[in-house]
Amino acid sequence: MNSFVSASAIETKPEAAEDVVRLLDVKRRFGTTPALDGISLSIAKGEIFGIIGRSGAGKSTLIRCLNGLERADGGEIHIEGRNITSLGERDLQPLRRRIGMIFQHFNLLSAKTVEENIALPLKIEGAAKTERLNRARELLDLVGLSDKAKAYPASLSGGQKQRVGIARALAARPALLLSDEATSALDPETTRSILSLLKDINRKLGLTVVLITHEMEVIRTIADRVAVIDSGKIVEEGQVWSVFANPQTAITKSLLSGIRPQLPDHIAARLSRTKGREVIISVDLAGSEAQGALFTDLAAELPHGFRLVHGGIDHIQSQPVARFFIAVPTRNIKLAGKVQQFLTARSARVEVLGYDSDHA
Ligand SMILES: Nc1ncnc2c1ncn2[C@@H]1O[C@H](COP(=O)(O)OP(=O)(O)OP(=O)(O)O)[C@@H](O)[C@H]1O
Repeated sequence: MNSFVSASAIETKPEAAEDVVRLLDVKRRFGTTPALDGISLSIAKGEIFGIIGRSGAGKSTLIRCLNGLERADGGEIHIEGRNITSLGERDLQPLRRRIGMIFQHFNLLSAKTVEENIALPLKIEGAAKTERLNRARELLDLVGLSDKAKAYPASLSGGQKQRVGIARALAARPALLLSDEATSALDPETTRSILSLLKDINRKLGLTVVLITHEMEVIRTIADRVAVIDSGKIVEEGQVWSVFANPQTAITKSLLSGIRPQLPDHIAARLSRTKGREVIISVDLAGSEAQGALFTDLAAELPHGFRLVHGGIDHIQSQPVARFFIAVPTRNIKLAGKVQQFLTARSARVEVLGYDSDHA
């Protein structure tokens, strides 16, 4: 298939006064499996950084290396400027207190009340009872569960349990919050409310968040930047809107397929690679290019030039990200070329997907 591509999305890393996490060529092997195969990345203070990949990509190994539960075989892991790869177990302890963690299955202690669960990290630190309880109340207020202090986890919904998990993770005032598939066991509405709470906490406390997930919707909803990992390597990294607008790898496209407009299956199934009455073209554009009256201008210039087949405009990190499918008649041999020229001149990425004869 022909491809007429003009890249438009500009990669800019948000200004990072200070990197909370920095990984340099991190490797971890299990037998012959390279779970992490040379991971390098930096995460700035206050960022929400998403790590996405399919099952077995290396996400859990990466997050376990970040909190020192797993040892890297090679490379360096710096947390708040400190290289943790060379630290012994005793020196790792204070560092682990700088890192809070939330889990898919919440990991709450069923025999303890909500406030005891939340205060547990402080108890381990040796904080006095009054201080522990005051902090637990403050956190219950932050996560919207002030009335559940004396309840036991079994009486809570999944969303409420995760709120307790978040409060517990924040008890020791960490610099970094690691989220390991924290919304994967929740329904879509509860997921939205938990993600919104995480975003709120990130804004209020300036907390750096690293979340691993296999769901692009989670990344879309709250992350600032994303790294896609596959077979232990970062295959793509960038600002979320930019990666959504212009995915570079097959794995990223596949992870995005559920939430990015796709050519409807019944049309895709009947496309011919060589000939047909119409040529079907995908049009991708983002940022300022997606704000203009592209299709109105195209229709004004080439009144019978195209037919809109499918697509829409999303807004990610306040940036418009548009993806459309259009059909251009092939009877006028020059028309398809003109349409493509018009679109690429306006920084749209255009790809010919095939030819269709069946549209009435
Ligand atoms: N303790 C271990 N022993 C042997 N192999 C392991 C171990 N932990 C992970 N692996 C292997 O390392 C690779 C990466 O696993 P990892 O659990 O990090 O992936 P993941 O992206 O978190 O997957 P999932 O989403 O299914 O949890 C996989 O091939 C896995 O089988």
